[in-house]
Parts: sequence; C-alpha cells; structure tokens
Amino acid sequence: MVASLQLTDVGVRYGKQEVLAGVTTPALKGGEVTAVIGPNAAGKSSLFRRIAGLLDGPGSIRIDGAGSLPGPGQVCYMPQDTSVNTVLTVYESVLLARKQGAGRKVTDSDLEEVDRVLHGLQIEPIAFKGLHELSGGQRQLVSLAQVLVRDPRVLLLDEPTSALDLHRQVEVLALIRSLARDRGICVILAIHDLNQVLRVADRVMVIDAGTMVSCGPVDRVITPTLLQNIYKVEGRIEQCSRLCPHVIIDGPLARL
Ligand SMILES: Nc1ncnc2c1ncn2[C@@H]1O[C@H](COP(=O)(O)OP(=O)(O)OP(=O)(O)O)[C@@H](O)[C@H]1O
Repeated sequence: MVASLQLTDVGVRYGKQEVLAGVTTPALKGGEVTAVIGPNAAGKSSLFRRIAGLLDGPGSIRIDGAGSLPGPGQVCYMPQDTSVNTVLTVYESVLLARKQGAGRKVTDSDLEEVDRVLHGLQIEPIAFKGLHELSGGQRQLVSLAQVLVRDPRVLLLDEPTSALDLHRQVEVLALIRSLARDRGICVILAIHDLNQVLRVADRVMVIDAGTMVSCGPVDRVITPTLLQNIYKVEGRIEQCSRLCPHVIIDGPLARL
C-alpha cells in the first residue's frame, strides 16, 4: 500500500523558544521524495524530530490518513549525527535495528533483509567491522542501513549524504529514489546540496527561520529568486545533457 503523510499547523518549541510554527503541507504521497531545504538553524531537524514523535508540539501529523500520532514502526528517522558508542559490529547493529519493537526471534526473512540492505548500500565488505572502527562516510551508510532495514511507511533522512564522496552520494540517492518508487514509501530528506535535490526530489519544502516559505515541484521552487532570497547568492538554473536542471552560481561569488 502506498503511504501518505500530511502535516497541519505543525510546530516545535524548546522550552519557551518557538523554533518552528504553522507547517502545513499537502498530502505527501508514497513513491515520492520530498526534499526539505533551508539555511542552517532554520528548523529542518526539529521538524524531523517532531514528525518522528521525538518532540511534542502543536499541530497534527497524519500518516495514511489515520490518527494524529504516528504508530510504532511507521516512521523511521535517521538523524544528522551518526556518531556511535557501542561495541556492535555493522551486521549486528543492522539486525538489531530490524528487530527493534518486533520480537526477539530472528527469522530467515530478517537475515535476508539485512543481507539485501547491506548489498544495496554496498557495505557487505565492512559487515563484521566494529562500528567504532568506521570512517565518517561508512558510519553514515550504516545508519542508513539501520533505517532501511525496518521497512518503514515514512522515511525521514536528515542529511543522509553529507559525509559521502560524490560516487556514493549519487548511488545512495538513486537507491533512495528507487526504494520510494518500488515500495511506495514516503521519503523526506533534508539536504543542503541543491544540485542533488534537483536530481532526486519530486517536491521541495523550504524552511526559513522556523516557517515553511514554500512547498512545491522542484522546478517551481528552486529558482534564481530562491537562491537570492534564501541563500543570498546570485545564480541561475541550467539543464545538463540529460535535461536535469543544475544550479550555477554566478555573480560576485562565482569565483573566490
Ligand atoms: N535541543 C535543543 N534545545 C534548544 N534549542 C534547540 C535544540 N535543538 C535545536 N535547537 C534550536 O532550534 C533551531 C533550529 O535548529 P534545527 O537543528 O532544527 O535547524 P536545522 O535547520 O536542522 O539546521 P542545520 O541545517 O544547521 O542542521 C536552532 O535555533 C537551534 O539552535
């Protein structure tokens, strides 16, 4: 079944400080990838933590049209910080993530799913390394494996490619794209690289200073006006040979 997620008037406060208010979206459908963009400290991670049920706050979050609270296992969240302090191996940590809230008995299908995810992310060669022995990029791939293995309805990925080299970024985003399509998962990812957003996303949500300032198809949202208004950078959008739009920084900041 295709998932859907709809936010109505969602907000976040830390104590008395309101960092996000009035976020209302159309129904974000399974099979689609929504990118959340915006300046540092705009409120993107706070929005993710709120959707994942880790923070309370005003507003409603409807998944598959039901209830205002996400049910267990419906939402999987990969935080920005992927540091670890455990002695588990990569394989153990991914299997443990798979079993989270799902009973202790490990079945053949659990093991097959772990193998499938490790293979998809091409991290089989490090399966039996300790988490503490991994590079930053490897840790990020393992964190991704830990959420993908749980078969979520809604997948929230906070900067999932920030530590990856270009080849891995391209591969991981392609994997996320096809998982969304094949499994009908609703994927929302925060990402700063606008060129990757233009390649992977169907829809873009722009958060600026705790407010959603726009939400729509990528080509309508990522424009020279957005570059200027949100990022204070002059630029234009051009298409590559495969007709995918790319941001070209131009003007005084083009060459430093
Ligand atoms: N645990 C916390 N307690 C208090 N304030 C917080 C907490 N976490 C975040 N904030 C504040 O909330 C605001 C939004 O932070 P958030 O992490 O959501 O931004 P972001 O858009 O994800 O930023 P970035 O792009 O830099 O990761 C910031 O002003 C931040 O200082």
